[in-house]
Amino acid sequence: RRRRHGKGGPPGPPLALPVLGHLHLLEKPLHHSLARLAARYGPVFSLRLGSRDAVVVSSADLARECFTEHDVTFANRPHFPTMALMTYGGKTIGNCAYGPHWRHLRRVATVHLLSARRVSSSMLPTITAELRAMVRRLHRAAAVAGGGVRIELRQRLFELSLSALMETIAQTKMWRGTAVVDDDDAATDMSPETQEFKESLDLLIQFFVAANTWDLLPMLRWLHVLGVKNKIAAAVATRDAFFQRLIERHRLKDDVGEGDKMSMLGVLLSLQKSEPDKYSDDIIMALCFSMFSAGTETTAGATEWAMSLLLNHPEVMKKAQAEIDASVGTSRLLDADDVPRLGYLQGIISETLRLYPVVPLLVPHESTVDCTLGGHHIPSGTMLLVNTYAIHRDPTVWADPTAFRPERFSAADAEGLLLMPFGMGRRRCPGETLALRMLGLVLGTLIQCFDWDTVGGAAGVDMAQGVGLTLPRAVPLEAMCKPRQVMLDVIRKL
Ligand code: HEM
Repeated sequence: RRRRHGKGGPPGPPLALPVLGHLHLLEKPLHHSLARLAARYGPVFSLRLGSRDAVVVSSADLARECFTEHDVTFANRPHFPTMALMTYGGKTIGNCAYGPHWRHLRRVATVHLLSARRVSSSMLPTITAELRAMVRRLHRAAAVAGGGVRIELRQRLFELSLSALMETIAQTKMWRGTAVVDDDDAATDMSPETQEFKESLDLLIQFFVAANTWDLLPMLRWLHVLGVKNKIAAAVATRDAFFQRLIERHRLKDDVGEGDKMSMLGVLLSLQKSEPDKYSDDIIMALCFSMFSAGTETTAGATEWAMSLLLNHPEVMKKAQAEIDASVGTSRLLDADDVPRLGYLQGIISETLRLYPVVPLLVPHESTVDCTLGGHHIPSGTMLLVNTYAIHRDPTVWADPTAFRPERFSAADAEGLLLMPFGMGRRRCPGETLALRMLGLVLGTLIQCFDWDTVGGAAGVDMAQGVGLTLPRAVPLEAMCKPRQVMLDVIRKL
């Protein structure tokens, strides 16, 4: 074991190559590789990632230490030049440096956009309308197929998350005079605006994945980015022209609703009226993009993993269905207010996020001053990666850690154990309340309305993990979907 970071630094692998550092030791998915290195070098170890010094934390105790005792020290984010091209110069909430700009955006997000009150009174009704449109569409597809139908869930869940966020941010459907796209022949429930935005988001997500490597290897960045920089600039220009059009349309409209009925853009533009300097159009766009980039793939991915686990554990699916039938009944659809009462459903969500935390290494943090972590010296400017995937599967903490057992959250067993799919401390996810309510609503409704089965019969669902920003499945989830007989009357009336 060689100590990096000078005397007193954490252990780490010895062979750091010029330019690459330890990148040659890493394979994708990165959290697996880092978990293997942790087994060798311990719960805090150091790495040279291309041009950056990093420490990797893989135990609950050290993660707690990072985000309690050293929370301010690690509240910064590393500056990634390629990423900055897509994030308004590193000015979105998730990417920006710790300081006054971050504090301003974070306050706007938590107080004005994502507060528990706004989530309940404004966002959940919008999300419910989108979800019901999806249920109608699944029912129609099943009826055409004569009972049960094969469904590709990943795409549908992504579109649902994107549409739900677009409608809470900009109410594009309401502006067209209807709360939902009510066209049986349309290929999607997304509004034309959401479809347009999806194209530029799909492209940007690809660049985000590639930027991870470019930003660690400055040499590659110059070789590659010179080729794609124009493409990134074009995608960014398309995205911003789209946001600008949404802003202008909101400005022209007299009636953007009041209080909780206002869209996020409506709220931001009314703040702009009273304090134009603090709420420029650029800041509004950075806030909107913060929501879309952080809130879409995450919630869709977590729902996809939950459905995969349920398909492989039909007994858990049945138990969840029984809980919903007993608590909500079969004469109406589950709604957002039912979710807090459904303890078993919430156990399923916690257990899914434990096994498949969709942001497995959190977003990289960076230290601003020297500190001591787990007894090791960490210099300022060190990148911190916290491996929640490894922490959530630590056999010294969790009994039978790879088993899917939602019951562990109904017993006192899980009390005091650190589950941190949303991070911890001041950079913790501000969308947690929205995400959890949305996950409960979507998953609960899919379980209440339909019987689900695997497409491959006894072989079950392949749980292999792929490569991407948010712990994707290696292959998109497909499933057989059949409306439940006892719910048909309710579904037909939607
Ligand atoms: C299952 C769903 C979600 C999961 C698991 C999740 C998880 C996370 C994690 C792990 C972080 C980084 C924390 C850190 O660096 O320490 C984060 C940051 C963030 N999330 Fe989420 N998230 C989810 C959904 C959402 C939603 C729905 C929104 C908003 C619409 C959102 C907005 C954000 C923002 C703005 C940040 C950056 C916070 C900052 O740097 O100050 N997230 N999220």
